[in-house]
Amino acid sequence: MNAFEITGGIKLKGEITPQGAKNEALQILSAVLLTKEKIIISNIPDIKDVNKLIELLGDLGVVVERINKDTYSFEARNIDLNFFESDTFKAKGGGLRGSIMIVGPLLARFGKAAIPKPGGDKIGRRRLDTHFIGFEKLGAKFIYDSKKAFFNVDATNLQGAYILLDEASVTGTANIVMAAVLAKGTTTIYNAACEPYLQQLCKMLNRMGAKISGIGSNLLTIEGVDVLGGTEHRMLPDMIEIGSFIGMAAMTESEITIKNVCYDELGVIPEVFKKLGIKLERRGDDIYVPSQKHYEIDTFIDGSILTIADSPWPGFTPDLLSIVLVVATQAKGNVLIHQKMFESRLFFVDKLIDMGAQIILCDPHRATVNGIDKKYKLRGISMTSPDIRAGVSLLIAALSAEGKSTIYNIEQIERGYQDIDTRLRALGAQIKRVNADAPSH
Ligand SMILES: CC(=O)N[C@H]1[C@@H](OP(=O)(O)OP(=O)(O)OC[C@H]2O[C@@H](n3ccc(=O)[nH]c3=O)[C@H](O)[C@@H]2O)O[C@H](CO)[C@@H](O)[C@@H]1O
Ligand SMILES: C=C(OP(=O)(O)O)C(=O)O
Repeated sequence: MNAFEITGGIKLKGEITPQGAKNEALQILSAVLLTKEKIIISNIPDIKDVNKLIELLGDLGVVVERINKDTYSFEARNIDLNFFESDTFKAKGGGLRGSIMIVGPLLARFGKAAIPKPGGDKIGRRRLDTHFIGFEKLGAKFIYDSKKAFFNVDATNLQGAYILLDEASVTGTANIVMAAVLAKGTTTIYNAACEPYLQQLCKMLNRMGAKISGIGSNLLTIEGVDVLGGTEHRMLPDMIEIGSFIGMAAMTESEITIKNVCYDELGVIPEVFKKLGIKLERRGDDIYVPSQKHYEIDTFIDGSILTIADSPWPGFTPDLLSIVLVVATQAKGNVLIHQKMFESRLFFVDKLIDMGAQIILCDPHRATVNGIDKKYKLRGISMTSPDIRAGVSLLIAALSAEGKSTIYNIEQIERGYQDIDTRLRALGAQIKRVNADAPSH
């Protein structure tokens, strides 16, 4: 296992370019199964989760060619449906959350699909009801084998339907959209998620010949078509990486320019960081964060303590709340962080408290941060990364802390952040990759 050794307290400086969006990539890659024609995808991040899905597509029979560092072509001409029965599929399919999104396209094109219970972060319950209820509404039948933790889904004739989702699930909406594009008749999905990942997916599907309207809203109308063709697609920059870099700049008092961010696609993200008192400027399509000694958290207009909570798009993404929390520890003022979606994503605050941060974990969903206005620096410690975003938050804390920190289990971080140590070193960070297992307590 690998770990990062970080010597903190160093100001960073320079430019950093975000990778392509991880969560978009997982949807877009799944969609290549919808056609036998060639699809060329660029700005694909070179990260563990994405590479696992590309490998899985290859195992299913998709012809995958790497055109250059971040561009691949995919041709799903012949798909081996027997692969579902193999042990390799059971092992690999369960390795990441995104693999669940191969079900929709396989159902649409071949009338059957299977998937082991998917992986991803252990950040609370991660149910799949929305996906399967949606497939059922389109006429599919699913069987869950709880002993093998394996789902089988069959559909001889998908038929468009009105579907009111029980929650605006991101991967659930993507999966149902991909099943509906080749169904007979019209599907209406209400309470659809509409994150930029989904907007990108729907736009790509339309370029392939699908008929989806309502893109960007929570009401999608999909007129089924008989066949989809090839296209080209470029992934947006990863908005979670962009938010992470804004937070990192503020915590380390660094002057950083984040390049080519597609600012107009960032929704409320820049505003939320501004509410923490962080100065940032839009310069063309870059974000410039000046070096700031102090930043002060806003209150609400009536003077009451600010709350930052997650909600489905266009609300604030839950994937940035851990970052907001860590950044608040060094701000002046107080903020309540309310993680509404996941019940186990805030437990990592115990490590920040060990580093000297003032945080009260009110319950599994809420933490109050008492920002110390840099009266003292956090102190470096050894810690284990519990999930991808907590991992990056701890990395940011370590970069700002006095002394040395070691972060174990960095595979979690590398699931979603490409060459993070190399890119941070280019900004002047002292971060070293070492081979070390987390100590057992
Ligand atoms: C691979 C991928 O794309 N993963 C993202 C995707 O996961 P994923 O698609 O798995 O997450 P879902 O959108 O299904 O739901 C996430 C959690 O939020 C809860 N929930 C969801 C909608 C809602 O209106 N109310 C509510 O409470 C769900 O019960 C669940 O516990 O979306 C999540 C929510 O943005 C992100 O954290 C993940 O990074
Ligand atoms: C929770 C996340 O990913 P996944 O859904 O793949 O676990 C995330 O990207 O923050």
